[in-house]
Amino acid sequence: MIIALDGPAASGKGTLARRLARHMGLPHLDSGLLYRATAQALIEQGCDLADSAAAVKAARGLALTDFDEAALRGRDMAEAASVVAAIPEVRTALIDLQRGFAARPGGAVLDGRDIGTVICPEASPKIFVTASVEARAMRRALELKGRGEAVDYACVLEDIRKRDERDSSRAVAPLKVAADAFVLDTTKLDVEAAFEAALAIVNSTLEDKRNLVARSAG
Ligand SMILES: Nc1ncnc2c1ncn2[C@@H]1O[C@H](COP(=O)(O)OP(=O)(O)O)[C@@H](O)[C@H]1O
Ligand SMILES: Nc1ccn([C@@H]2O[C@H](COP(=O)(O)OP(=O)(O)O)[C@@H](O)[C@H]2O)c(=O)n1
Repeated sequence: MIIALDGPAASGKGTLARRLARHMGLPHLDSGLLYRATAQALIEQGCDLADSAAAVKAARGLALTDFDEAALRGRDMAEAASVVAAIPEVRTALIDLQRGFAARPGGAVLDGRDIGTVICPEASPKIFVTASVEARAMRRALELKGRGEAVDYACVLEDIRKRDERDSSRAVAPLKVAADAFVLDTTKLDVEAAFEAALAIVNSTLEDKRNLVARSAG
């Protein structure tokens, strides 16, 4: 089973993806880390974030095991990731890595922006996780504070608005709801309630699949 979770910044898709993966015994890929790591490599090399040849080289050089999450999860890297993620060649360079992960025996859980629309259009279920921009900014501000970053809510709100706009308006693989996705609005749900809602979607998809197999066998 391939479970795709997409959605805007700090909607809770990563938290849900991790919980669902653990619950289902499936591997999890946070695809945002790929774009963050590509941006980090460019910054370390002193390259411009718009240098598409250097960005493609950095993206091709990524391995799924070498992420320094503490360094990648910061506010600056989120912004830089969204700039490199708008370069079509960077997205192309990262497709095989993500599809290879999704093709693991038994399936996988992937979260990002274009998992259900571009990377794994065959995924089922697809869950589009969203929440009000204010709730998301509050969550991200708390998270960054917890990581020791001095941030204020207003700046995080502005960052998130800007990033959502860039991610939704880019020419290739923009953030959008897949036609066959379930939309899960977590604005008024705590982590536990959001997990229960996501699990209910997964279980009903599994049930539909079982019924389909039973009907075609009988
Ligand atoms: N339903 C929720 N209610 C409150 N906080 C949440 C909820 N879901 C996630 N969080 C918190 O919000 C922050 C961002 O969540 P995360 O899963 O990283 O979002 P995303 O992967 O969509 O960017 C984290 O600190 C996480 O613990
Ligand atoms: N599948 C993906 C995942 C991330 N990204 C980009 O990478 C940036 C960082 O993604 P992320 O998932 O780590 O960010 P958050 O949603 O956690 O804030 C996003 O703003 C997107 O620009 C993408 O374009 N496609």
